[in-house]
Amino acid sequence: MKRIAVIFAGGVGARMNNSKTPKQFLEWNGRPILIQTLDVFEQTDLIDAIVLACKAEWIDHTKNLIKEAGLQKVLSIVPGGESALDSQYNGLAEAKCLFPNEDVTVLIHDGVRPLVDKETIERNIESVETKGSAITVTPAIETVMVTDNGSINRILNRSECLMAKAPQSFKLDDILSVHDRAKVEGIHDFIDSASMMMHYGYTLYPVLGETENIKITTPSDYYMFTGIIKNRELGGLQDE
Ligand SMILES: C[C@](O)(CO)[C@H](O)COP(=O)(O)O
Repeated sequence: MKRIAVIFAGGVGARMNNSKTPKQFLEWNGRPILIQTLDVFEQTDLIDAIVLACKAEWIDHTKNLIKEAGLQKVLSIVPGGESALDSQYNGLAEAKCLFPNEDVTVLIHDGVRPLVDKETIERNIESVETKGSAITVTPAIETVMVTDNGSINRILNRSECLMAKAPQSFKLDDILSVHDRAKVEGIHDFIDSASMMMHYGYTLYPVLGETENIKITTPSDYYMFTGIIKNRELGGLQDE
């Protein structure tokens, strides 16, 4: 039995005001966001290895960063693909090559979610190994509406709504098999692994995560991230 994290970081930062530096390499306190993300998995005892899917032109730079940070669990870095799902597929296929005959639990995580915590990772592993899947979620704290043709045509019952985060975790053979089916059927527009697994009839089990596990996609996400870290350094909210 192996527990592998597949971290995808193939994006170019188009939503980060097209910053020249892809968002996963933006720094805080001299440490790139991607290294901070990898480090959480590195420090979690239950994780055996990490596979990283990264933009091809950034692989050499990333290897240097990983060496400097002294990370030992990153066994392989593969080129990312056109979409996030393609990058994930490349990472998953590499995990299969590394551990062809093992029963593998795989945790798929965005390189730009550095505030994931060990407990969420452990809850993901437990859920996959007892039920078959784990989708990290937080309760919706704003009203979710559906639009069509410019007007709002549906307002979802907020008490039933969850926000999908990451990790999203499965048995490696299950998630690889749905990628293969989607490729054969020419379906390329799944937003994430959860959508793909649900489409192919798998039951998804939610695992409660922390609201601080934000995805750093836009400049305001980056400001929130630095705000959270500064606040942690100050010891959090203090009573008067
Ligand atoms: C996987 C994910 O983080 C779940 O919230 C999200 O779908 C990734 O979205 P992105 O558009 O690939 O950043």
